[in-house]
Amino acid sequence: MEPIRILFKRLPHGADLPVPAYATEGAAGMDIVAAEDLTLSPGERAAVASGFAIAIPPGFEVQVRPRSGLALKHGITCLNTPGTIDSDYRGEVKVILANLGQEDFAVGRGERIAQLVPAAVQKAVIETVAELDATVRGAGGFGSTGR
Ligand SMILES: O=c1ccn([C@H]2C[C@H](O)[C@@H](COP(=O)(O)OP(=O)(O)OP(=O)(O)O)O2)c(=O)[nH]1
Ligand SMILES: [Mg+2]
Repeated sequence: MEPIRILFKRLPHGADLPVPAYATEGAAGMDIVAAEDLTLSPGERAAVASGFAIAIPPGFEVQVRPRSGLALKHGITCLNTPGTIDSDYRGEVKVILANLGQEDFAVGRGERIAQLVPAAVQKAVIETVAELDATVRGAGGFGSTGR
């Protein structure tokens, strides 16, 4: 599949930071770094500045996903994962980090905190009906088929 073109604008406080980049040739996500220093206490969350804004082509979104190493070693995740960057958003990309660990976690400016994964957006139209068709599952869910 051809790569899509994402327009990237540095913001003044991110002027010296690296452009989002794939760490390896086969990486799915482009790593992004924090544009600020901060410390998250256990249970705390914050919208962390990235220092850039982007314009995504119509028909696509960009997902903001956690890094597994931070999650496993420190309990640091993106609270809203996968975060959604809309194609019409022109503000600063922020990473909503949460500390689910048991110790303070210091984020250093320039440290990789999340990854961006572009994805195609399937639009839908809503059609209102009086009744939905019957299925074997019916209204069963939330573990109805067993553990
Ligand atoms: O992790 C994220 C999630 C969202 N956003 C920005 C880009 C996105 O286009 C916008 C809105 O996100 P979303 O639709 O998830 O939030 P909302 O609470 O529905 O806000 P809004 O009413 O602005 O749509 O916020 C980020 O920078 N980082
Ligand atoms: Mg929204």
